[in-house]
Amino acid sequence: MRWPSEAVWEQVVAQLPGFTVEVLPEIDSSNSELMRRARAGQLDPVLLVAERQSAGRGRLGRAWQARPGDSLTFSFGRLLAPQDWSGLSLAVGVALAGALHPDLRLKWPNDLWLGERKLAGILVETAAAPAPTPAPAQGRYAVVGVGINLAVPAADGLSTAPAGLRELLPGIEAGDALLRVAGALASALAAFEAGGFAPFQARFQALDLLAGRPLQLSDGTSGSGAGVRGDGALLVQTAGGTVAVTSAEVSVRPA
Ligand SMILES: O=C(O)CCCC[C@@H]1SC[C@@H]2NC(=O)N[C@@H]21
Repeated sequence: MRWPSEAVWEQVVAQLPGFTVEVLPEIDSSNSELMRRARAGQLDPVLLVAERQSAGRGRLGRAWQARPGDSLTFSFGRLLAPQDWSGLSLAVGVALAGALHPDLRLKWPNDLWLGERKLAGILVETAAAPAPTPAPAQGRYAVVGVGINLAVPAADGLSTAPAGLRELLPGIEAGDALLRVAGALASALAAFEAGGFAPFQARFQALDLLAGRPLQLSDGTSGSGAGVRGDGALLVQTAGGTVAVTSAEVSVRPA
């Protein structure tokens, strides 16, 4: 039987004018596949859904484990030419959370959390267009990978206990989750290209899991979350004043 169902498939495709929509039964990683294609010169807009990934990847070289049927794993690829790339994964998080459920919160820079547990992650990568570069010459091919837990996965080896979307939306299947997010993500990529992170900043702050909480950063900084800047940098109130953080692992310090 085709996955997702014909009806869901048609609705997803209808939300994505200009995109090719593809479902692969198995691939190492939907991000890796789109990055390989981009390096080989395939720069067209694609939504690639993977039913199963044998080598799913997360940020910082981590593995992304996902059980088929109990998760949704996909990557969007398209040429993007924003003036400033900072904050793209935050903008994607805003779009995902808005499309999935009002109880979800965003953990800077790229996670969706339910309460104190991670429910989804985002992996953004970009590839330079190979020469001869098509117009717009300054663009790069952006690959936006998303992994959403539907059922609660086993916590094996994870630093925090995971959550699943079925806790909020009982019985939701991968196709229905895809239908919720596909159009919103395509629109967010277009809005990001036009205006960068700034149009998403207020919505991020409204969903910011870290705001006002005691934080420990991997670079040794500690303080409390003070929102995000217009370029997506995390603001941390420290004893010495407010600092802007552009890359670090952040954890909430136990009170
Ligand atoms: O939380 C993270 O560190 C990001 C996880 C991103 C996982 C998704 S699943 C689809 C796409 N393909 C991958 O290999 N990774 C992303």
